[in-house]
Parts: sequence; structure tokens; C-alpha cells
Amino acid sequence: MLIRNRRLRTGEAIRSLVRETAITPNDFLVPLFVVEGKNLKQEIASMPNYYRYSLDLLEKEVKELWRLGLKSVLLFVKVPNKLKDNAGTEALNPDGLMQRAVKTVKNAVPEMLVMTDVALDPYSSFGHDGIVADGKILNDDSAAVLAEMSLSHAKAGADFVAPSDMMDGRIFEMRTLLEDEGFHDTGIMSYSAKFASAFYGPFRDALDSAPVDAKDIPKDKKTYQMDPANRDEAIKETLMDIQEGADIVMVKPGLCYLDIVRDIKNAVNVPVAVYQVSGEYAMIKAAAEKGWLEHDAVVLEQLTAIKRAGATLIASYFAKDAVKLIS
Ligand SMILES: NCc1[nH]cc(CCC(=O)O)c1CC(=O)O
Ligand SMILES: [Mg+2]
Repeated sequence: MLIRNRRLRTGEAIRSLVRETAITPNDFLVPLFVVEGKNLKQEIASMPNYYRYSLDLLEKEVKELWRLGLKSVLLFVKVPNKLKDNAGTEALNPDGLMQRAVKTVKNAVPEMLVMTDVALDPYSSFGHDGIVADGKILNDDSAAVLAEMSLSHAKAGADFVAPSDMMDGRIFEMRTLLEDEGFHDTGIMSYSAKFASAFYGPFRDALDSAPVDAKDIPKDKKTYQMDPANRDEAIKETLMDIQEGADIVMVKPGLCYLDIVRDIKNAVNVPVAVYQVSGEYAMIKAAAEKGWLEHDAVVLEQLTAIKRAGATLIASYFAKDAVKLIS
């Protein structure tokens, strides 16, 4: 035998020298859930050890993230029911929770890169990412509101807006409005290949944002989010968003879609983000709680696999755990 592959695996020194992929704090976007109130740190039932923060505690949390070397947050807000409607009215409030959260983070850690979620679902009385009429989600009217929402976030100081809604043409609408209003440096991270996944459940618990069960309200998001069966379409969606002005594109969820991550990575020349979503987090937590999987090892293995597949950036609820484990 001339070739023995195991020579390069004989000890940790040689293994680390030939290792092809390493995760670092620079890889992560940290999703953060924000809630109205004071001194609140509410654990999300289906996401053990993950929390919603009121603005005062959000400030402490982002300072800690920065100390750990994490440089970007992705903000989501939980909107009180009484502020929800079918038009995204509260989403455009210059003094809304998202707009105040952006300012809070920027005040606490000015260098922290702030990305904001742009979609109507947390603000929607029907739990949809756009405006609902006659049993349908209106595309163009929704895209117009989402563009206004992006502008509002940019005015509040967001560095990037992150549209997660999957309406057609919304990147063009947003980029055009941001340019017209002088926000040339505000970036767009598009959730370009976002699938109609069953792995978003815990997130919808966190924000109380699931589609409502009512007459003439679509029960799922399959008319705008992608069919999990489709690969060519994911590339088409992504290339279109780049043409419309997206600076960063995204594949979501992570683990079940790593073939698509690799195909997109090979097809584009912009950074590719991957979102390891709430259901992926919950599965690991649940199995670890039962003693069926080794938590830390599984976390690092999955994040490494996501990066190996082609992710430039990873949005992950494990970001903090991961940087502690690798430091
Ligand atoms: N626009 C909504 C949005 N933005 C991010 C997520 C999911 C994130 C996660 O599950 O971690 C969702 C849920 C959905 O589309 O219903
Ligand atoms: Mg699209």
C-alpha cells in the first residue's frame, strides 16, 4: 500500500494542519428577539436557552456579543397584538420597537453591524409576510410597503436590511427607494432562496407570528416561499435578487438545503448567507436534553458542514455557544 489516508489523521496536530474548513467569530450573524418592556429576558419555550430581550437587556447582550468577537446582529421584534393590522402600519412607525432597537444597539456598540428583518408577519393580524386580500397575499402592494419599511429601518440607522418575505421584485423596490432617498450605503441581505419549511415553528412561537387559522386566510406560506423540492428555481431566485441589487444572498433553512448552498455558491460572486433556523436549533436542544446527542459536538459539526457547503455567513442561534467552544 503506497497511499494510506490515515497518515493525515494520526493526531490532532496533523489533523488541524490539513483541516479545510474552520469556523470563526467572523462567520456569524446573531439573530436577536426584542420585546417591549423593561428588565425582560424571556426564554422561548420551544428554544431552550434562547430569549426575547427588552431594550435595556438587549443593550447588555450586544455588549457581550461584541466582547466575544461577534460583529453582527439580525433583529426581530415581537409586536403586541393591538398594534397588528393588515397594512404593516406599525412596521413604518419611526418610533416603533424595531426602530428603537436599532438605535439601542448602535448606542451600545457603535461598530456592531445591525441588520433588520423586513417582512410583515410580526406586524400582521393574519401572520403573513405581506398584505392579505381575498384569500391571497398581494405581491406588489406588499413589496411597496416592504420598501417603505426598509427605508424606515435605514433612517433608524440599520446597516443592512434583510427582507425575508419572498415577494417578487421587492429587492428592486427596496434598492430603488433607498437610492432615491440617499441611503447608498445601506446594504440588502436578501432571503433569496427561502423555502416553505416546517422548521420555522419555534420562531413563530418566539414572535407569535404564525399564520392565523381563519376563513380566507392562507394557512401556510407556500404561495410565496419556495417548494422544498426545487433546486433550479433556487438558483433563478438568487440570480434575480442579485440583478435587483442584493449585496448578500441567503439560503434558508440550513441543514436540509446544503446541496443548494453549494450550487448557489458556485453560481454567484456575492457572499452567500445560510440561516440555521429555529427548528434546527430546537431539534439539537431536544435530543441533547434527552441525552441522545452530544450537544456541543453536534453544534460544531453542523456549523462546520454549513460553512464547508459554501456559506460565507451563518445566521445561527448557536453563534454564542460556537465562539465560546472554539476560543
Ligand atoms: N419573515 C418571517 C421569518 N423570518 C425568519 C423566519 C424563520 C427563522 C427561524 O425559523 O429561525 C421567518 C419565519 C417564517 O417565514 O415564517
Ligand atoms: Mg424572489
